[in-house]
Amino acid sequence: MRRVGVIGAGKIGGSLLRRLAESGDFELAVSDVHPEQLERFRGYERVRSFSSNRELAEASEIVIVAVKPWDVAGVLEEISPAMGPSSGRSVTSVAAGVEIKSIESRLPEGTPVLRVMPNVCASVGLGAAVITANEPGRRVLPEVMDIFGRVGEVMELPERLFDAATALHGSGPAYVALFADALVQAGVREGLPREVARRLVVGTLAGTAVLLKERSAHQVRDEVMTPGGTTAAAFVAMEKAGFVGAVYDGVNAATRRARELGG
Ligand SMILES: NC(=O)C1=CN([C@@H]2O[C@H](COP(=O)(O)OP(=O)(O)OC[C@H]3O[C@@H](n4cnc5c(N)ncnc54)[C@H](OP(=O)(O)O)[C@@H]3O)[C@@H](O)[C@H]2O)C=CC1
Ligand SMILES: O=C(O)[C@@H]1CCC=N1
Repeated sequence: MRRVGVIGAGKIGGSLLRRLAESGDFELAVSDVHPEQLERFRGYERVRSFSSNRELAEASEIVIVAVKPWDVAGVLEEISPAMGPSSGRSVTSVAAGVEIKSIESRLPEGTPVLRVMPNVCASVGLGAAVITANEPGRRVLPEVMDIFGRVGEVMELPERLFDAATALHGSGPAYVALFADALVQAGVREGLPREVARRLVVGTLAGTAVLLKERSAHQVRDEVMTPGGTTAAAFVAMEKAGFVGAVYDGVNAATRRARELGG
């Protein structure tokens, strides 16, 4: 049974751990600076809690670093003595912006290093993730893909595109939530009771996501838009207000921020 350790039991690390624990296929370890985060895993069989990241690394083969980007360097410093090509251990980071070369520079030469960009939809098993690895890391790539595959779809992507992917799907659920909230508010403004508006919007988003798996966005748009009807009227107003341009600008700002986080 593979030994997987997760450093940082927050939104991403915690979601991943829960799913892996439920599968029963792994020996798991978790560490966090907040004891209350570890407390949430007390009832799980095969999840050991550690207050020391170094000890967690020593007890694991696949170490997943799920702390904020600016905390990654400190964590790597702590676990570095347990790493190196002969240790049989690898390090996978999910941090936005932090490049493989920066991770490598803080670990013994030859350590397998992987980078994954997941999203919060992993918490409901519907995540989308991209993955890349340094040369030694390619050996463990299939296993790490299997781990993140337990919480959604995983695709290999060259590292130079990671900041764009981070901006698109890492942050993506928050953009969709922003749109959903605006839709609910707009429905309330037109006189719908809030709860009715909320349920209609959630149903619309869930149904549209299924439709988009089967056909292109343009096809869905054309099926909905009756010539001379309500949808066309909405599109004219939304376009005039710069809706599509705002989406381009938002994703571009997020991409630039990911680059900044990488230093
Ligand atoms: N949230 C998201 O949707 C996504 C996040 N990411 C990336 O995943 C990483 C984690 O994000 P997220 O889960 O949101 O963050 P969280 O803050 O929810 O979780 C990180 C946890 O790790 C703790 N922590 C901080 N320093 C250490 C340390 N030295 N050792 C052990 N634990 C520590 C944090 O404590 P404290 O709160 O005090 O910092 C926190 O409890 C980030 O780098 C982010 O860029 C990637 C894709 C999507
Ligand atoms: O907002 C952030 O920085 C993180 C990375 C992608 C999603 N959340």
